[in-house]
Formats: sequence, C-alpha cells, structure tokens
Amino acid sequence: MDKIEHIGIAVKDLEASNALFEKLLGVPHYKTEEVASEGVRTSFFKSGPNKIELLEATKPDSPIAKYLDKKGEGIHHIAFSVEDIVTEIERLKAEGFVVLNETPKKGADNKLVAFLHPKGTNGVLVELCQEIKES
Ligand SMILES: CC[C@H](C(=O)O)C(=O)SCCNC(=O)CCNC(=O)[C@H](O)C(C)(C)COP(=O)(O)OP(=O)(O)OC[C@H]1O[C@@H](n2cnc3c(N)ncnc32)[C@H](O)[C@@H]1OP(=O)(O)O
Ligand SMILES: [Co+2]
Repeated sequence: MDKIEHIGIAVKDLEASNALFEKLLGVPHYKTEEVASEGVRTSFFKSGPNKIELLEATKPDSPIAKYLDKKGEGIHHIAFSVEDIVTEIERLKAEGFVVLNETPKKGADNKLVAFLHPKGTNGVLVELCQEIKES
C-alpha cells in the first residue's frame, strides 16, 4: 500500500456538492465520470497532493444509494494506491482480509480497483487502486 489515492465521499446531489467543494477547496473539479458498473457518477478534486472523489448513486441498488439510505452523506471509503493490485489482493487475503472482488475491476480516473469488506478493517471501507498504464 502506497499513499492515500483518494477519499470517497457519498453525496445526494453531485452538482450541489461540486459547487460546495469548489467553494471549500478553492478549485473546480477536474473531471466527472460515470462508472455504470458501480452505479455511480463521480467527480474529482485535487487539493495539493490530495484527491477527493464525490460519489452520487445512479441507480437505487447502487452501493452509494444503500449507504446514503442507511448513513446519509459522508466519508464513504479511503482508497490507497498500490503498485500491483493482483499481488496486493493475494497478500491481503493471506493476511485474512475479506476482498470483495478478487478480480480487479475498472474504476474511475483510469484505475483498476478492488475493495475490502469494512467489517475486517475497523469499519472503514478500503479501496485499492492501481493506475492503468498506457500500453
Ligand atoms: C469504482 C468507482 C469508484 C472509484 O474510486 O473508482 C468508487 O470508489 S465506487 C464506490 C462504490 N462501490 C463500492 O463501495 C463497492 C464496494 N462496496 C460493497 O461491496 C458494499 O457497499 C459493501 C459490501 C461494503 C456493503 O454492502 P451491503 O449490501 O452488505 O450493505 P449493508 O448496508 O448491509 O452493509 C453491511 C455492513 O457494512 C457496513 N457498511 C456498508 N458500507 C460501508 C462503508 N462504506 N463504510 C463502512 N461500513 C459500511 C454497514 O453499515 C453494515 O454494517 P452493520 O454493522 O451491519 O450496519
Ligand atoms: Co473510490
């Protein structure tokens, strides 16, 4: 696990939250991207070396929709960048963590991603992110 790649924040209204975080951070979001497979629409902000990901549900059975229904808006996950996500998944499995998708899946912002169940990480949903390198 290298640095924190992004903090994911579940929001009800992406446009309203974009405006709010633009005021908060003093910078506009640098992209919005839908990840249909996750049932989310995301927008990304860079604040110094840090990255914020806002997530809005695009369908009622989206993990974000379920989270919002249960807990409301707030920090949803912490993503860490990893050099080799397949190796990291195997290492974490061997350490006893529950990997929710053992095959990495395409995430937003040009990443391969995987998630660990929060029950095994002190209640924090952890995401692994590997940059997809242009071949
Ligand atoms: C990939 C695009 C983008 C990117 O960065 O590239 C993203 O980050 S997409 C983010 C959205 N996708 C995901 O979150 C995928 C992984 N999440 C899941 O598979 C589920 O959300 C899961 C398994 C974490 C929970 O789903 P479940 O159907 O089990 O929902 P429950 O409400 O029954 O939750 C069970 C249990 O876990 C607690 N929980 C749920 N979500 C979170 C969370 N984000 N952080 C901490 N804890 C969470 C929930 O409260 C339940 O605990 P309990 O004690 O029973 O209340
Ligand atoms: Co994320």
